[in-house]
Amino acid sequence: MPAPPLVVEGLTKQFGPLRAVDDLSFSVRPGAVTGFLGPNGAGKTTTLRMILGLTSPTAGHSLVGDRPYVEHDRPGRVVGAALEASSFHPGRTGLAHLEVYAPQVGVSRARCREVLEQVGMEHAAKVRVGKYSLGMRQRLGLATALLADPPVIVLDEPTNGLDPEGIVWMRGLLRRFAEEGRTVLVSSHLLREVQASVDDVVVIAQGRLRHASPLAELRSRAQPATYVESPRLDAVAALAAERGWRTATDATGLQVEGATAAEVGGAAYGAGIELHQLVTRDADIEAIFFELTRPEEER
Ligand SMILES: Nc1ncnc2c1ncn2[C@@H]1O[C@H](COP(=O)(O)OP(=O)(O)OP(=O)(O)O)[C@@H](O)[C@H]1O
Repeated sequence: MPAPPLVVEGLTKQFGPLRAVDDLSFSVRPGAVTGFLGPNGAGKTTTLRMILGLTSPTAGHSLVGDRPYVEHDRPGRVVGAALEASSFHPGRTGLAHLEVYAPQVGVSRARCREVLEQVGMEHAAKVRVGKYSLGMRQRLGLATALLADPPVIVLDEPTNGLDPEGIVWMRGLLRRFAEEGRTVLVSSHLLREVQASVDDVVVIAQGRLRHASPLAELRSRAQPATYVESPRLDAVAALAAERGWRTATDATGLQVEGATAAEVGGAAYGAGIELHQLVTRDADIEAIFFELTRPEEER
């Protein structure tokens, strides 16, 4: 059976005078990883809590497939979620934590060991959670989410506390979930950290939707940039200025903004300028993200 999509419609949460989530609508498709992005305090966790029936919305609703999360017969088998890495009983071992949770989602004790292995934590099965690092707690949270092998996976800032190797591992895992056809929603306040693993992006700020699209569409808005090395850097800079491309020099070369490698190479060839390096630089997607999430008053 295909995994159900997640749909959020007009979701709103008012905490006293603060509208933490404001008329938010978006959907998350199966077979892809969706990055749920926004700066600290944007309302991501509150939204995820509403999707999971942990916080009741002031207005609007969210659906997992054809009904709200809480109206599924066994919601924990449909959606696996890891919200806060710190909410484990510190005196319990990792394995004991999973064994307490297992009956709620109807899985065996053997499955607990299996998921611990899947998240690379078999060595810490008998260690008390109080002794776990933040990264280990993240992995245990993920193991909990995966217990019932759910078709929908929701993770709140899953790379927090992971070392670089852990981040690469997490990326691979998210990719695999998507390839298996699951619906995967992952929050982060850093686009940089998730851009290698997400297919779609939903960007919020101040509780409001600012952008939703495939990542590629957001990328295509970024200005191209090209790095050049040449024995005649001054001539390249002059050529760039003629064409209206901005440049920045560093110790070894020149960064040309707003031009592709083909454009810079073509122009240099035309002017008879020898080039030793001509490299496309990653589009500055982070700059677009900052622009999208700037406070309303500053826009
Ligand atoms: N229970 C609550 N009572 C009052 N205000 C709250 C409550 N929970 C969250 N908030 C406020 O709502 C806003 C959104 O918080 P939320 O945790 O959803 O943001 P976030 O995008 O997840 O941020 P972070 O990345 O920092 O976790 C913040 O201003 C926060 O202080």
